[in-house]
Order: sequence, then C-alpha cells, then structure tokens
Amino acid sequence: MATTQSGLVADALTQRTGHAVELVGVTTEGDVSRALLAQIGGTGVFVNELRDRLLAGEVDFAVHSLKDLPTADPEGIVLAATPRRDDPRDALCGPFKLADLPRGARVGTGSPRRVAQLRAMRPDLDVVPIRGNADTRLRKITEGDLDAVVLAYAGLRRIGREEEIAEIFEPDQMLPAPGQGALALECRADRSELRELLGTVDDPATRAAVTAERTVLAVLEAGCSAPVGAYAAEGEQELRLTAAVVAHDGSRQIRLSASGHPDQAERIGRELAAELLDRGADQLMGERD
Ligand SMILES: NCc1[nH]cc(CCC(=O)O)c1CC(=O)O
Repeated sequence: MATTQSGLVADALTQRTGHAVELVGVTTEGDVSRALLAQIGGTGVFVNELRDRLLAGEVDFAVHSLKDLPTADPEGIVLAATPRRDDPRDALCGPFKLADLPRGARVGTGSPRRVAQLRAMRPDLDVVPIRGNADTRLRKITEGDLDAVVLAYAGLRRIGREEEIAEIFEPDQMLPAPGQGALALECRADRSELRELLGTVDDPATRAAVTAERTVLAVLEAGCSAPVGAYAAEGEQELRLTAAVVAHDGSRQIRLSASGHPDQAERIGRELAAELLDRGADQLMGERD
C-alpha cells in the first residue's frame, strides 16, 4: 500500500514539476511489530522512522497515510502537501453484507473505533482483534478464520482488492477515522524550495477537511486507540464536520456536527471537540467493557 501510494504521489509530482522522483523504501515499526495498533498506535509507529530519515537528510520528503500521523507537530518538519483525498469510508470485506452475516459471525478489526461502531450496529457479532497488512487480514477470510474484516476503502483500492468488498459503510453508519483516505507529504521545514515543489500537489479543500478532523482528535487528546471518528465533508464554501465518540460496547455515542467556512477549519474542530467534552466524551472514551 505504501509503495503504491508513494508511486502515485511521485508520478503526480513529476507531471507537475518535471522533476524525477526516486522511491526509497523504509520499513517502520508499524510494519514489523505484531502488537495491536490499539496498544502501540497513536505514537507514530508508521511515521517516526521516516521522519528520522528526513531530519538526517537521507530522503527529501516522505509520503504517509495522513491517518497515521500523530496530532502533535513534529520539530523541524512541515506538512508540505495533502493531495486530493481518496474515498474516506470504511469497507466490510468478505462474502456477506453486514445484515447478512450470521449471528455470532467473526469479524476482524483492531481499531477501537471500528469495534465500537460495529457493535452499535450488530451487538451479536464476535469482533476479533487482528493485525498485519491488508493482505494478511483478507487472507484470514479465505482461510476460514474470520467471516469478515473491516478495512479502509481507499487502502483496498490502492492495493487492487476492491472485489473483496461486500459493503461500503456510509459515514452515518461508521464514521471514518480523522484523515482516513488522505495522504500527507512531509519535508524538513528549512527546505523552502522543496516545500514549494511539493505544494503543487496540495489540495486546499482536503487540507481544510483533515485539519478540522485532526483538531478534534488533538483536543480530545485521543489517538488511534480511542473510539473516535471524525469526517468533514467539503462543500464549495462550506465545511461540514461530524465527530463522534462511541462507547467501547457500542451502546451509547455522542455525535455532533458543525459547519463553517473552510478557512476556519481548526476553529470548527476545536469548538466541536469542546462540545463533545461538555457532553461527556471524556467519560465515554474512558469506559471499558
Ligand atoms: N492504520 C493502518 C492504515 N493506515 C492507513 C490505512 C488505509 C489507507 C487510509 O486510510 O488512507 C490503513 C489500513 C486500514 O485502516 O485499513
């Protein structure tokens, strides 16, 4: 997935700037660790190694899944571009649509956000924590260990596994993770010429949307181990942000929306998060089943 999305970015950059781009593969802790992301996640396990290479001057820029970036701003590194986002929705993979899964069916996902929202829709399912890349997860269906897995639609598209999708969840069924489906190009802050080149693939509407979404996460001080979803739909001159905090067992949720001008993305995110906290988001996130 990482190689495909980096290749797409490289091609787009070459097309717009005329510069050749060489891909350098970097293996991260997130790629090798067997621990559940809910335990190790939120701390940049897919990101830190690439940032070290940037700071060491070994690579000029890095391509990340924006969803994997910690919300804290890294020292000496800037988010130089957020290309136009792919489909942000989550997808159910396997032979059954959600409503057709038998009672007690085994559904794999390691994401507390997906677990909680699955339980809200189908409390009878047996949600099983899994890890590994998308291919590994999908194999668990063909090998009969699981009846279904939930993965990001954008990622499935990038690796050409769309045929395995049974159903794509609308954001009102399963609110995506902040930044899901978007990419992030980072480079060193002191490389102003490079920043300008990378900026040619930036999409301001995507940047506004993901800024609003990630601000919610930052204010809630939640990482990817929290059952928090946020999605900002991009209109012409309006951004509509929806954010939700779901109880781990899916029994309750606090879900709010707000709209405003895209220039105000950060403020919209901050205010919505404050309102979620006002309504008890903290308590809901802390509860375990
Ligand atoms: N946490 C792993 C990760 N990071 C980005 C994607 C998918 C692509 C995307 O959301 O942009 C995935 C896998 C998944 O959630 O299915």
